[in-house]
Formats: sequence, structure tokens, C-alpha cells
Amino acid sequence: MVNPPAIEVRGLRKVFPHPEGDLEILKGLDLTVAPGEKVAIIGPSGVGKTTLLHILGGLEVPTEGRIYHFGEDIFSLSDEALSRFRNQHMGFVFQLHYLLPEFNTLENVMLPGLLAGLPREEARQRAENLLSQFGLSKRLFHRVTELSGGEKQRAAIARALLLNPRIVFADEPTGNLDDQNAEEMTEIFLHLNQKYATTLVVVTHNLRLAAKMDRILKLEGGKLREVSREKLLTLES
Ligand SMILES: Nc1ncnc2c1ncn2[C@@H]1O[C@H](COP(=O)(O)OP(=O)(O)OP(=O)(O)O)[C@@H](O)[C@H]1O
Repeated sequence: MVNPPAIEVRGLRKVFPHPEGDLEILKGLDLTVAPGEKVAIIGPSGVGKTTLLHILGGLEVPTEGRIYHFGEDIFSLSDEALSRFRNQHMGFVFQLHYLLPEFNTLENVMLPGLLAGLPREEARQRAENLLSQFGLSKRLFHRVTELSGGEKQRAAIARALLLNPRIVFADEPTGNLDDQNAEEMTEIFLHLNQKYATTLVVVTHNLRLAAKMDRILKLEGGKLREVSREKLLTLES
């Protein structure tokens, strides 16, 4: 295949079995994301945005359907190969940053590099570079418990970027942040996309962040529907 999409989803269904009736969250959803594209996924609470993001990132298995990343059918890989693929090609940023409290900022950001077998010095160089780009040079040796909310989130993004992922998945990256930090986070994502052509998929309730993406998709009734930027401003997601 020449120039396959960054992400291609075909016929995605997700059903959570439940004694009182199965919960069908995703109902035969299709999606194509071009390399370097920025996509926002919006929608009311409980509609399945996080579930969708986890499936797109190979963190959760679909009930039916196929997910391709750059032409690779990710769920045809063994668990081990999928973990490796995820670590090499994808970065994840969650609302709860999952930084490890017993380690300092630098160590947290180096960690994916060490797990992937990078030489320690290289992991350190990359981590220092990223942390300095995100204004955290003076926080390298601080325990993450000593960082502010915005600083933690920037460190979490630096960690997600350590291995130069081709796709970054972010779940409510501005969820815990005040307006100024949310704005900063938005700028970081835009910069990242511009500089490295990283494909971005962002689940968010923050319509200002959503409005900065190339495409805004609303999850509704188990499927995605495109929403125009003009319409977005009149929506409460
Ligand atoms: N492991 C699970 N088992 C059963 N039901 C689940 C499971 N995970 C999620 N759900 C249900 O699936 C639905 C979608 O959840 P999800 O977290 O994907 O929604 P969301 O759109 O991200 O919500 P929010 O905006 O509140 O984060 C919810 O009703 C949730 O209770």
C-alpha cells in the first residue's frame, strides 16, 4: 500500500457484557486519520470516548472490527509484538498523568527509553532535551510530587514523546488544568504536530482545544459524526 493512513478503523464494535443486558458502546464505527492529521473526539460523558481511544491505541481489544496503523493490523499482532509496536510508534497522555511518584522528573521521562533498550545516556539526553523544550530544565531532579499540575502534564507529554511516536493519543489532557495551563498544553500539541508531523487523536471536553484540531468528530450512538468548527462553538459537549 502506498501512503497508508495513520489510522484506519473498519467496522469497530465494542460490547461490554452485563447481566442486565449487554452494553453496546461502539456500533460499527469507521474512521480514517491521515498521517500528520489532528483529530478531536468529543461527546457527552459515558458515550465511549475513552473506550474508543483505548481501542485505537491497542490498549483494549474490540469486540469486532479492524484497526490499522500505517497499514499494520494491530490486533493481528501477538501481545508481545503489540506492546513493542505501541512503545515504538505511539505515545499516550492521560488526564491522570501516571507519573511514578517515587522517581524524579528526569527518570520518569527516561523510563520508556530504558524499557525500549536505549542506552541510558541516550535516554537521558532525549529526556533532558524534551524537558528543556517544555520549560522544565529546572525541575529535572524534583520528585514529581513536587511539580504543579501543569508541570506534571508537561512532563507526561515529554514522556509520551521520548521515542518519537508517530501517533499521540491524549485523553482529556487539559482536564485538570486551569485556563492558562490548558492553553499552554494546547500550544504544545500544536507545536508538536507542526514540528514533527505527529498524528494526534485527542479526546476532550475542552472545546477550545477541539477547535484547534483539523477535524472534530462527535461520538454519538456508537458512531462518529463530523462537526464543523462553527457548530462546535454553539455546542455543549
Ligand atoms: N470495562 C468496562 N466494563 C463495563 N462497562 C464499561 C467498561 N469500561 C467502560 N464501560 C462503560 O462504557 C461506557 C463508556 O465509557 P467511557 O469511559 O468510554 O466513556 P467516555 O465517553 O470516555 O466518558 P467520560 O467523558 O465521562 O470520560 C460507560 O457507560 C462505562 O460505564
